[in-house]
Amino acid sequence: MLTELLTGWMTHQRWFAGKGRPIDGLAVDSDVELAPGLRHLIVSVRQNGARDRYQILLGCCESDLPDRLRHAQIGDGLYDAAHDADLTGVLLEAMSDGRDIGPLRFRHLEGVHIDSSPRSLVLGAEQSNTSLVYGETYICKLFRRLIPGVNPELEIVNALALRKAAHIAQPYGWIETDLDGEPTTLAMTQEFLSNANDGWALALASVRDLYASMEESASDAGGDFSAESFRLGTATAEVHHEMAAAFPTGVMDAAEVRRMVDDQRRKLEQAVAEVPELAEHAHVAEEAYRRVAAVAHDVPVQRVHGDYHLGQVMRTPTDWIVLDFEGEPGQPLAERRALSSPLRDVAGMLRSFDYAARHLLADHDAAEDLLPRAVEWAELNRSSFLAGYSAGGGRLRGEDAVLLRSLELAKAVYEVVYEARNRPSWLPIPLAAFGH
Ligand SMILES: Nc1ncnc2c1ncn2[C@@H]1O[C@H](COP(=O)(O)OP(=O)(O)O)[C@@H](O)[C@H]1O
Ligand SMILES: O=P(O)(O)O[C@H]1O[C@H](CO)[C@@H](O[C@H]2O[C@H](CO)[C@@H](O)[C@H](O)[C@H]2O)[C@H](O)[C@H]1O
Repeated sequence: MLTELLTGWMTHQRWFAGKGRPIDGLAVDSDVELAPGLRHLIVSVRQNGARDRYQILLGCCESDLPDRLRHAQIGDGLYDAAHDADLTGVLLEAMSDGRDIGPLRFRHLEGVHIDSSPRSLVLGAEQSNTSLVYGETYICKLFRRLIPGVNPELEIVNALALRKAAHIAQPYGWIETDLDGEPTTLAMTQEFLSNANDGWALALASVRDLYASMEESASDAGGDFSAESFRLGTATAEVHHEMAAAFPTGVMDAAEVRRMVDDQRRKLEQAVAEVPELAEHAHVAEEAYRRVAAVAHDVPVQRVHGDYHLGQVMRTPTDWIVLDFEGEPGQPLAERRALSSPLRDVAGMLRSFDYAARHLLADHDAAEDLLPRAVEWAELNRSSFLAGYSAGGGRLRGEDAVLLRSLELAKAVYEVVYEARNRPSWLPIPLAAFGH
């Protein structure tokens, strides 16, 4: 039976959020034929009284599954059609035509043309979503776990594209349906940056060079990244400026700042309860939060990226491009769309430089000797990023230092929980943030 096959298969997928918890029930809420042999399913999974919805492209094959699709098999004659380039072209065609297929709406951005001829491949790094790369032209991200509402990434990238903003990948189209009466994004298609490297890989290459070199300082070594960090800072300020122009902005007054601090304290308490290793460092965050509350003043707020780190930016031959404006995965949509200080993103990227510097030390024989270099690399790039941010018009005043420090520690608290859940051997990286 289909529901049984899906239960067995879904629980083993990278994007299935409810791993490790028993499934109380699974139901197919919507089943739409997109083309012969291709069905679009929305499936509800009940676990511990909660319900999560996922989307699946179901391939149906009457004969034996060809070898090229065997890894995507769900059951006899059924498979994950995201992996079948013979079928996925229909997604681009339908977006290009602006079709409605049953309750699914395929749309494209006004004035853009979508070429539906390139064939797709699933991007290797499948995580919480599944991305299909069409030729060297488009990337279509299928949001696997569905949260009712317009996805913030689609909302922000479309708004910035309308303003012809720099530093984003051109959006082309999207798929939506109604869930709980709300238009809900199922997928979005953007320009694929075929000739670009992600910031994390570039930063790590620089750190590796530094560790391998006999040079004395980060700025003398072959892998100096600080000019890139500066440009990234400038690009970040420009993206913030565009987001402030495209969406409402506001001011958080002192009372709201104190409420934000209360929320940070709550998250810190929850994190300590979940990850006992954090307990001995908690006083560092508490002190930083206390200082923010003590000097609380008006803070400008706006839409922000929300989960900003080196893995979310790509360097093309000419530019830094910002991706994935979805906010922190797992947070409620309202929180991810809420206005907040752009310094949250600045803090996120500062943390990321620290991550890049330290993560290669974990298994390194000479970790102790290299630590001062790691710290120096991180400091150099963090300050270059901040200088670039200011040069690009980003607001960074003396009075913001206390807030920035507390936002960095709040991000480190989030990272402690993230690493404990997903990559326990990386836990020492965010824990080190409380020592300086
Ligand atoms: N427009 C794009 N062009 C090229 N590669 C991309 C593009 N968008 C995403 N990627 C690649 O996919 C990876 C994950 O993308 P992301 O949007 O951050 O997905 P996720 O939400 O699953 O983290 C990026 O680090 C990058 O390597
Ligand atoms: O990119 P995602 O939206 O999936 O973000 C989540 O995963 C990130 C890890 O890939 C995580 O980022 C943390 O690790 C990065 C190195 O892998 C590092 O550059 C970041 O600074 C650090 O926060 C992110 O926090 C999480 O939300």
